[in-house]
Amino acid sequence: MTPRPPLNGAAVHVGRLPWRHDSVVCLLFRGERPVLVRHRSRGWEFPGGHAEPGEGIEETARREAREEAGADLGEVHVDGYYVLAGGHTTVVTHAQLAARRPLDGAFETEDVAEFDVLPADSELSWDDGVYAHLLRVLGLPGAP
Ligand SMILES: Nc1nc2c([nH]c(=O)n2[C@H]2C[C@H](O)[C@@H](COP(=O)(O)OP(=O)(O)OP(=O)(O)O)O2)c(=O)[nH]1
Repeated sequence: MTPRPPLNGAAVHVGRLPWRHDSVVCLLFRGERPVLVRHRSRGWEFPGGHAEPGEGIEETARREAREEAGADLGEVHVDGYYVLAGGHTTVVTHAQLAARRPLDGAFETEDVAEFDVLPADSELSWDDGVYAHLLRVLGLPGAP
C-alpha cells in the first residue's frame, strides 16, 4: 500500500495569503484552551466555512464563529492558509473567544467545547493532522 503523504497532501503556508480563497477557519481559544464545534455529521472542528462574495477574511471569521460557535471574537489574527489536495483553499486565522451567545439552532453545530489539547484525530472532522500542524508551526497552544 502506498503510504499516505504528510497532511494527506495538504500544503500549509504561514505568513502569507493566497490570491484567492474558498473558506476561512478560526483557531479559537479561551485562554490556552482550543474551542471547537461539533459538526452534526463530521466531528469536532474549529469554526469556519465558506467566504461569501465580497466578504473580507476577518468578516468571514467573525460570521462563522458567531454562527457555528455563538462566539464573539477578540482581535482576529490572519496567519496563513492551507490548500487541500483537491485545491480547496482555507485562510487560517486565530482569535480569543471574547463572549459566548446562545446558538440559534439553525446551523449545523451540535456542541461547542473547550479542550486542554485537540481531540484525537478519530474525533476530528478530518484526520489529516492539519490542525495540530498549524498549532505547532504558529506556536499556539493545544497541539497533542
Ligand atoms: N484540514 C482539513 N480541512 C478541511 C477538509 N475539508 C474541508 O472542507 N476542510 C475545511 C475547509 C473549511 O475551512 C472548513 C469547512 O468547510 P466549508 O468551507 O465547506 O464550510 P462548511 O461545510 O462549514 O459550510 P458553510 O459554513 O460555509 O456553510 O473545513 C479536510 O479534508 N481537511
